[in-house]
Amino acid sequence: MSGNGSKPEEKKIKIRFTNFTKSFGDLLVLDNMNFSVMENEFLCIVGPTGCGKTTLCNLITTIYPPTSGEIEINGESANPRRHNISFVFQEPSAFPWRTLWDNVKFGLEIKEGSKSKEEIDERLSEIFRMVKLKGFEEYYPHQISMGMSQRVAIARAFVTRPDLLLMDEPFGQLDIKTRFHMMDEILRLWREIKATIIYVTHNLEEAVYLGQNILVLTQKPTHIKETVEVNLPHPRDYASPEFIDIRKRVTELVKWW
Ligand SMILES: Nc1ncnc2c1ncn2[C@@H]1O[C@H](COP(=O)(O)OP(=O)(O)OP(=O)(O)O)[C@@H](O)[C@H]1O
Repeated sequence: MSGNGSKPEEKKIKIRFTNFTKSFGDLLVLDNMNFSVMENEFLCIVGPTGCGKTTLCNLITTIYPPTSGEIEINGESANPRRHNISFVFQEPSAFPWRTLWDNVKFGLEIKEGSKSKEEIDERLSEIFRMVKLKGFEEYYPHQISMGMSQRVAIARAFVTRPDLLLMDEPFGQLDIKTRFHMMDEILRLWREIKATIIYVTHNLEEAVYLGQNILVLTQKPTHIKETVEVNLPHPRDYASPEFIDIRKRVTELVKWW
């Protein structure tokens, strides 16, 4: 509660799944799921291989239609033309024939073609600074490391200032040190841009380090086993007793997949 008696800011639902089911032919993948993600929430999703985590992301972007049920974003049916959604995939993908600058510019021009050259250049300079790629603008994708490639993917995702960001195991290919560094970067960008993030990972430590909530999924036909709240401030100390305690709880849940 603030000092002048005004109400604390109320959080709104960003995305809501209602009685949501997805099958591919006879294969029932997501089985009647119901959950909501709040505005500006950082939600991590963990679940066994093949339970439908990537499918869930593809359903949000409407790449796949649901078999039944509904996904709403800001209270209306999910629609990538209306809702500013960005996606970071497992494999960093960049156009090899474009410089890093032109790679990041590409998405911005598609989404915000009405902006002037000055505005686009300003936005690009800002994101290159934020992901610490300043000085590498004229490099080509084959000239940079895997960690830097993932930074380019993150720059492309954040440059449009998405209000919903889907990240599907974005750091699976990175070594542990780069991974922790990138997680801190994501947390910083998340705070600056105030996006809602859905982050899929197999790494439980990563989920506890990042998420405000962790959605633990079951084997197929998939439903939600439990939502674990991680009520610890960022930056988190992964050696603290509280952190270890939560990681143990999530490990217990996934042991019985
Ligand atoms: N287009 C498709 N057609 C048919 N089956 C599909 C299709 N896409 C996904 N599946 C099936 O749906 C299930 C869920 O796949 P999905 O890739 O979403 O799982 P996941 O949880 O992301 O897996 P992983 O953890 O290995 O990345 C799998 O059995 C997969 O074979």
